[in-house]
Amino acid sequence: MNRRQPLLRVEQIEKYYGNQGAVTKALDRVSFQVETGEFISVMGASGSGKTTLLNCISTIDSVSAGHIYLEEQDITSIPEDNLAAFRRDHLGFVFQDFNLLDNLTLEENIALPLTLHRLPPHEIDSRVHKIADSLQLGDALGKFPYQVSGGQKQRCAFARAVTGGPNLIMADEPTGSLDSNAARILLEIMSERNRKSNATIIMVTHDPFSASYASRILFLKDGKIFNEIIKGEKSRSVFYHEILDVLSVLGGERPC
Ligand SMILES: Nc1ncnc2c1ncn2[C@@H]1O[C@H](COP(=O)(O)OP(=O)(O)OP(=O)(O)O)[C@@H](O)[C@H]1O
Repeated sequence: MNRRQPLLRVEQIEKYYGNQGAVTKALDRVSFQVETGEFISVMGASGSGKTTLLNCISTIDSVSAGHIYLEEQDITSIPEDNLAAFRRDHLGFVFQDFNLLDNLTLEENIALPLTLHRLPPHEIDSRVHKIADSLQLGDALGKFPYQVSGGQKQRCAFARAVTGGPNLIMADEPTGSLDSNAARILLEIMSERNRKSNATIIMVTHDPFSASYASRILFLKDGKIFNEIIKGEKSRSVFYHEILDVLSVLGGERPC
C-alpha cells in the first residue's frame, strides 16, 4: 500500500501539570493529524490548553502520555540532548513578542538559523535578501529591532522562522502585539507562504479575524478538541462568521 502519511500525527496526548496535591489536566487525550501544506489555527478560551499543545508539538514541553509523530518520527521519545538540533532542523517559531535578538540587525536575525545550518556566506546572503524582499523588509535589513515597527519586527521573526525551510511553522499569537493593519499584512504574508510554498503552519490565536486565514480550525475546550471547522471553498468572510458561531457555542471570548 502506498498511502501518503500525514506530516504530523498527534495521538491521544495528555499533559498534567503539578503533583498529587494540585494537578491540572492541561490536555486530555488530544488527537489530530496535519497534512503537508495545511494552515491550521488552534482556538479556545484562555486556559483551554492552546499553548500547552503548541509547546508539546514543538518539544519545548514533554507530554504526560500519548505520542506525536512528525514524518513518522516519534518526537515524544527524542532524547533531551537531541531536542535542540531537532527543533533547529525541523521547526520554525513565531512568538507574540517577536523574540528577536536586540543586538543583531534584522538581517543578522534572519540569517541566524542559516548560520546554525552552516550554509556558505554567499548562500546565506542571497536567501536572506530574497526572503526579506518578499516580506517587504528590504529597506529595514540594516536596522536593529528597536529601530523598526512591531509589524516589521514580526515580519522579521516570520522570515527567520521560514528561511531554513522547516517542515512545520509554529506561531503562538503572532498578531497579538500588532495593530490591525500590521496584523493583516502579516496574515497575508503567512497565507501566501502557505499557498505558494506549501508551508505547513500551526497558529494559536484568540482572534477570529486571524484564524479566518487558516484552512482548518481546531477548537479546544478544557484540554479537549471540542470542534473542528474547515474553510474549503468558502470565502474568508463566511468562514469568519462560522468561527464566531463556534466561539459563541464554546462560550469563549468574543472579539471587541
Ligand atoms: N507551567 C505550568 N504549570 C502549571 N499549570 C500550567 C502550566 N502551564 C499551563 N498550565 C495550566 O494548564 C492549562 C492550559 O494552559 P495553556 O497556557 O495551555 O492555555 P491557553 O489556552 O494557551 O491559555 P491562554 O490563551 O491564556 O494563553 C491552564 O489551566 C493553565 O493554568
